[in-house]
Amino acid sequence: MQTYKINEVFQSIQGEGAFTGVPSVFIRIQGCPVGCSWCDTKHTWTVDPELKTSSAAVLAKSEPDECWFEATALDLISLMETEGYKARHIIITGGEPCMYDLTSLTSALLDQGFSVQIETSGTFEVIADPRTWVTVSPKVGMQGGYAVLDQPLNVASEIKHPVAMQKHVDDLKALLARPACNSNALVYLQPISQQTRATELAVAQCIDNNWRLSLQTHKFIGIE
Ligand SMILES: C[S@@+](CC[C@H](N)C(=O)[O-])C[C@H]1O[C@@H](n2cnc3c(N)ncnc32)[C@H](O)[C@@H]1O
Ligand SMILES: Nc1nc2[nH]cc(C(=O)O)c2c(=O)[nH]1
Ligand code: SF4
Ligand SMILES: [Mg+2]
Repeated sequence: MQTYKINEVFQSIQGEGAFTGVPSVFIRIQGCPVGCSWCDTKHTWTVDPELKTSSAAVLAKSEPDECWFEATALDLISLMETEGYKARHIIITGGEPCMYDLTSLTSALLDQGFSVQIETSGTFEVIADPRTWVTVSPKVGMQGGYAVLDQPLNVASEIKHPVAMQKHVDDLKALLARPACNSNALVYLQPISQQTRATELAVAQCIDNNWRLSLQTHKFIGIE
């Protein structure tokens, strides 16, 4: 059965994009090769076999670290039950979750009545239950040398582009012009690292282009 390497499982409030404000269980996958210099979850990048641990140890983390545990979809559902989580919305993020075939995890969660969202960079095919909400946060020109693929743009429910400079706006316009890109996807700009200039640029460009603004609201109130 398909297993997943998991860096964190926690309950919080979705801070970004279309589901902002929705109580959610976050399942954070270990591993990402994309290499965004400003990534806020660099502790998920490497998968060190020596840092494999138990689900109990991962749930007990008080600070982010590189330890991970291995779990199937059913392991994760029973863990969420044991923890007594109340949230009915599940966010599969990372690291880069689309390095995995997410079909068994997304289908099992959806069949249990949860709504399910994936956060992905668009550099790997999204292999998941078609009922899943797909948030693509495209990564153009990052250190790892990965390109944004057509398939994630095609299945995107929302495109949430990180922005700090005009080049990022131009990158987004080029992605939206690709024939494969879902023209019904909601389009968001998300300022990188709450920088003032990035936020000012994002506000101006959202107004100019009729795009939406995504602030990482959890960071403003100091929650996970
Ligand atoms: C940590 S990533 C994990 C999922 C996937 N690898 C991706 O990039 O979409 C989750 C979200 O956080 C965003 N993000 C990461 N670091 C950020 C930062 N410093 N400022 C704003 N957004 C950031 C990403 O663009 C993405 O939308
Ligand atoms: N509260 C909260 N909302 C989020 N939305 C996307 C996140 C992510 O890291 O993928 C995230 C996160 O880390 N925390
Ligand atoms: S793709 Fe996502 S997890 Fe990977 S480095 Fe970029 S922001 Fe971080
Ligand atoms: Mg985050």
